[in-house]
Amino acid sequence: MRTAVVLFNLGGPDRPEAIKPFRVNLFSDKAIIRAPWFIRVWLSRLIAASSAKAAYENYQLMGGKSPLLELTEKQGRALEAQLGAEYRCFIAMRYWHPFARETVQEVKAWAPDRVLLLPLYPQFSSTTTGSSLADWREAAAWVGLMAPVTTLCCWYDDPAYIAATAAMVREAIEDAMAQQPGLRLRVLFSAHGLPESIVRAGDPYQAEVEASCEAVMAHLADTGVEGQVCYQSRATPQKWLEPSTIDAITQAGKDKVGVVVVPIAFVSDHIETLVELDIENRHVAEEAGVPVYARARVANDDPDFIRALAGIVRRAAEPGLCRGGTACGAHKDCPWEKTIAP
Ligand SMILES: C=CC1=C(C)c2cc3[nH]c(cc4nc(cc5[nH]c(cc1n2)c(C)c5CCC(=O)O)C(CCC(=O)O)=C4C)c(C)c3C=C
Ligand SMILES: [Fe+2]
Ligand SMILES: [Fe+2]
Repeated sequence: MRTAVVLFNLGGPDRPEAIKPFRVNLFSDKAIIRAPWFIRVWLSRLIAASSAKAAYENYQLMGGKSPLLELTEKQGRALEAQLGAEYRCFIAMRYWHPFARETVQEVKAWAPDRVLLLPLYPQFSSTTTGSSLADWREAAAWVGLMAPVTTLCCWYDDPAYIAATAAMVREAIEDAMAQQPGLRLRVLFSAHGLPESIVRAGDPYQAEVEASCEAVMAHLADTGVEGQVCYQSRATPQKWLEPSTIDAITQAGKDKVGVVVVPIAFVSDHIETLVELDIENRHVAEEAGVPVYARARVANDDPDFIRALAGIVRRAAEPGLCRGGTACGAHKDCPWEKTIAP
């Protein structure tokens, strides 16, 4: 059975001139800025402009573009190799090319027997998975893509994903321990932040992040390290989830513990790992007197992670599992149904 697997991520600018329109697209999304459209149009430009210079400088540190698409393409190729000839992976980004409206045409032309939607966000948020799925649904209706669809709305607790993540964290712990043997270590699970109001409105992201972190920590009990969840990348003036990663690093400095930062909500490198965690927050750690600062690598095309994704795909293709938009058997209380599906 020909199966199209659509991989979703946020997207990123592919050249310096794309930074501004990419960020305007992001801040114009009603799932991100929850205001009536006429306020949102104005606000999106205001917020995008107010942080434009810093964003431009940060993208310059990565050669003026985001590596996210190339890394997602690699993940897609590795996943196809795992799944076999009947499967083909496609990519749909939310705020820059390839947009869902472009990818849906490619999927239709390939004429699959079924379509599986796989957001590359382990934890569900209405701002990421929810927004991408709604965007896809609109694009698919527009071109009349009729093949049956299965949606995999969240896989924050998938045992193979958790084991693959724990192995990457263990590597970073060993690296930190080798730098200063005997040093007390704290694992900082740094998830992308969200405005608190979005969580209060029913977004399950924080609960799913905490569950992922707890499951990873259960694999690391033998190391004796402590764990803490914190939130990075605040991008609007509202109150966001706390503690911030910067506050957690500063506290680690006061406590004289080494830190291992784990970007738990990302499965690919991009500006928020390569610049925010590796450059800006490393500097914060130095200033705060943190004795050792290590960062766990993100999955990218790590073979164990790709095998975990392949397992999720195979199970998702079975009947009775998560089908966003109709019924979900994968989660008793499917967030896709609750927060986004009409
Ligand atoms: C209100 C603003 C934002 C929310 C809410 C948000 C949620 C969110 N984002 C990711 C993952 C990524 N974010 C990326 C970039 C990015 N995100 C925001 C703002 C919000 N994100 C901005 C302004 C940007 C652009 C970067 C910048 O200008 O500083 C990216 C891609 C980065 C790249 O390489 O280009 C990812 C991936 C998650 C997981 C999440 C909530 C759960
Ligand atoms: Fe973001
Ligand atoms: Fe579900």
